[in-house]
Amino acid sequence: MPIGVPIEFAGVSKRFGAVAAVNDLSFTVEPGRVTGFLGPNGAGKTTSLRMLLGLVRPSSGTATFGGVPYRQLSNPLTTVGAALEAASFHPGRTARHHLGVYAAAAGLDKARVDIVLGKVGLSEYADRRVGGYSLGMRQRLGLAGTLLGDPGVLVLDEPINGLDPEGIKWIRLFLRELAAEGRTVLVSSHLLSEVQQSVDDVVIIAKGQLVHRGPLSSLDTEQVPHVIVNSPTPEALAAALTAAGLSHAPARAGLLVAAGDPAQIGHIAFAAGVEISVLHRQETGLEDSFLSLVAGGGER
Ligand SMILES: Nc1ncnc2c1ncn2[C@@H]1O[C@H](COP(=O)(O)OP(=O)(O)OP(=O)(O)O)[C@@H](O)[C@H]1O
Repeated sequence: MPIGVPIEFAGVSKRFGAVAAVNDLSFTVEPGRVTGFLGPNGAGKTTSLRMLLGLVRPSSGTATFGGVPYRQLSNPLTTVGAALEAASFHPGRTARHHLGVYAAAAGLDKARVDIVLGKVGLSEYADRRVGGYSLGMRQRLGLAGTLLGDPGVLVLDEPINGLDPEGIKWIRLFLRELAAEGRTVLVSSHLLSEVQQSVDDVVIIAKGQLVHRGPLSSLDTEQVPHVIVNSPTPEALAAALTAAGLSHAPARAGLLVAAGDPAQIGHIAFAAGVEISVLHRQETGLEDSFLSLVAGGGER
């Protein structure tokens, strides 16, 4: 049974010219747990994962597996399994052939191919051409590839993106199973709702900076009051709130504002000459907490 090691980001930054894609990021991902690496599009998730996997050099800081940078691991494929973008497969190859090529190139035992195909539920399709696979089957095949070396750490970028409800249900259970086996599982997503049912911990970034980390339950801010407000001129409303120093985020019924008193919001809107169509208190759910955290993220 593989033993997962912690993933550690220590003061990791990356600049692309004038853009601070990632800014002084520090957090640890524990073995035996599924950790959601969350943030809106462009927050810096992919850049962070690419640095972790030695594909991009950090401007400063270190990202390591059990204290060792990816490029210095003695057996990278048996330590870390990673899927960074939707894998492309040769459509004419079967799943078994595809994984066999990988296993041979990496010097892994060929028997692993059938083991991982079984693990992701593709055994009965192993000899079909990948060109005929559904998106869900391709995702499973991509995951099978990450498991070939039986690694203790899994790093998966948006593995749930584009899956149908059955595929989502399957992958949730699968991620849990991998963590229960003692592996370290880091899964990125731009939607909390997508991973909420499969993660134990969350690391949330916005504009390249850490805005929250901890157990999923730490996002449950029922005690923190919020106000929902809407207007026929939402841009003017948002500008008035920003000018008043209140952070806000888009929500289903309007804007979610981190404030306790609806009358305060009414006053701000009135003073700015903004008409209000909705105004009420709201006990926040996890998704709202997430949106409000990423809306309040630092400056790039
Ligand atoms: N090679 C690059 N050159 C210049 N800028 C880049 C490069 N890669 C990323 N960036 C910028 O860095 C920021 C973070 O991008 P990144 O792709 O890491 O975010 P993300 O959270 O993974 O978003 P998404 O989910 O959309 O991929 C963005 O502003 C992006 O435009």
